[in-house]
Amino acid sequence: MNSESSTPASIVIATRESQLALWQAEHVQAILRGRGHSVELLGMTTKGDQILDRALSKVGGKGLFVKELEVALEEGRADMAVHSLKDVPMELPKGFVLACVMTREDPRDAFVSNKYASLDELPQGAVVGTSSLRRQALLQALRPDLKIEALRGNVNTRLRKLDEGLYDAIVLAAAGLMRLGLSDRIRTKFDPAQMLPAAGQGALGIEVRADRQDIIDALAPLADQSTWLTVTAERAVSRCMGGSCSMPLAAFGRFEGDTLHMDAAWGDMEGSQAMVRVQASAVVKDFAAANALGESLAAKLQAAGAVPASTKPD
Ligand SMILES: NCc1[nH]cc(CCC(=O)O)c1CC(=O)O
Repeated sequence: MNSESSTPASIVIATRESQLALWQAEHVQAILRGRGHSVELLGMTTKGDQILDRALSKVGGKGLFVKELEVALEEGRADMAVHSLKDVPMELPKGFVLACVMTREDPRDAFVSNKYASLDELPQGAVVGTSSLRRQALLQALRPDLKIEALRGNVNTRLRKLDEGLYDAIVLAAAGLMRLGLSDRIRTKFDPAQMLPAAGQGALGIEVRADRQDIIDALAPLADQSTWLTVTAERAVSRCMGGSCSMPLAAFGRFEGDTLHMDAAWGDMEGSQAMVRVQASAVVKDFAAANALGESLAAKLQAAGAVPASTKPD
């Protein structure tokens, strides 16, 4: 160990204050404490938490949940930020890196309803709540008759709106429900072949300043290499498509031995056409191979008619 990477005396984790974000930060806190570190949390409210009346795709997307946390890292008020990887923009701002990707929770989407056990049981024209363009496009492909209505807010808010009777069913990430101890709300987990998950869904990523070698070293033991390779390939698809949450895009990988099998799907912004779907597999043992596989999937999507968005820096 060199002089620049001494063990940090005390670590501060910047976190949003939603129950899910706090659970995730406390999870990392507990692991680091178990490894002998002293760790505190710094709770923060982000723009994305404040703007609840409009679809995220209309107000600037994923970056809204991470920027305030990055400012805290920049100013040295915190040492790391724990994120649902799904919410992390494909390109981090200069000076920041993902220090670690941890073991993935269940990556599937969950069907949640107080009246119906599965999508198949929903009557004609039933109302399903989701503001995710990906979920909307995939649901409409399975059931063109369904009425999809906007549903925003954190996991508990979405469940409350379901319980108030505003929807016949809602679709949420299984991972969020499981982390919050709400698995009993899940009526069915979707087959990923039908409801292809978002890039990174269910995985936690830890962001740090690139110059904090001490923190990067402290986090190295928390990494899950096979999850990290998988989500690297998924995020490469999204990056090549200029992906943000304003595009219906799904990318999902799973390892079988050393072979990473990938599926991706793309729909246009208006959801006016069926999604374009592609698959590819390759032996993946390092980040270069993971990125190459993701890039080849994006190329396949484009060859099949998908149109990349120009990435707007925020
Ligand atoms: N966009 C919000 C968000 N970000 C991460 C999760 C769930 C946990 C995860 O995917 O890791 C959720 C809620 C949801 O999609 O239902």
